[in-house]
Amino acid sequence: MSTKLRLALVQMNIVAGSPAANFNKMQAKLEEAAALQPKPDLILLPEMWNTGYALEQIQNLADAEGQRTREIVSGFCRRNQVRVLAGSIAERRGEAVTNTVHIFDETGAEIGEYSKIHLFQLMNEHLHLQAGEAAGRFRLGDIPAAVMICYDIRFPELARKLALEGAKILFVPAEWPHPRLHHWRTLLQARAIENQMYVVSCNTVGDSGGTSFFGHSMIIDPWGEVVAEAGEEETIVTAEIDLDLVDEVRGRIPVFADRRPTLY
Ligand SMILES: O=C(O)CCC(=O)C(=O)O
Repeated sequence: MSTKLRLALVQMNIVAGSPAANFNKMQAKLEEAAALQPKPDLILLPEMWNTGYALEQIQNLADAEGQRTREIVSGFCRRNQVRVLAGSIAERRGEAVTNTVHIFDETGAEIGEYSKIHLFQLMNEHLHLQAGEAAGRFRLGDIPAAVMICYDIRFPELARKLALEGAKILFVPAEWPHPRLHHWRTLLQARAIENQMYVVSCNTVGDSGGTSFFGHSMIIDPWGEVVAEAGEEETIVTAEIDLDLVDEVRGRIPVFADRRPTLY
């Protein structure tokens, strides 16, 4: 399998509390991304794209067992022969609501799932959502990959664990607001540099309930270079990356081999 991967990040505005509008937009954006030339191998969506942060009504708005998302995105992948990491959705599971990513391959098969394990108290997630209980590992063919959601990137030990287990690329769907743009950019670059892996993030844009989401979806290579970065408008960010660079950088500065885990 080729070690090259052409990515398309759908940086979109989300209407908080309107799953119908957001599903329509998401489908239109997926079609737009799949029609790009050259065609992407993988499309990434942002965090909580189905509901936004309408947490007070989340029980009613969340996608029951993720069924609607699964049906629509899986069918899209099969028809277009493209992989989609379906950002995250508010998903109802019995009485609970989780913040969950579903990942589909080009046949439409689901190849991974992850529910956000660190809930963000500043935006009251802990009052309305149930945290996941497992890290987000999956494979893109031969390539070991991982996913973390938004606030998760403040926990370097999670990214390090996933890297030690082999992940070469870390996907980060997010809904990260102003005024913490410098945290966003610095943390994403730090996770890429310290773990010598690609970090591919997709944020939302627009204003909702007094909060302003700044976009700046980014693709960062394992040397910490920014391969692509969006501004603050709706857009689809594209770039081709080469996963061989991960092994090259890991060979150049062998930080994994130089670790002294018995001392810390
Ligand atoms: O950590 C932050 O500053 C933002 C996190 C966040 O917005 C989220 O996890 O939804």
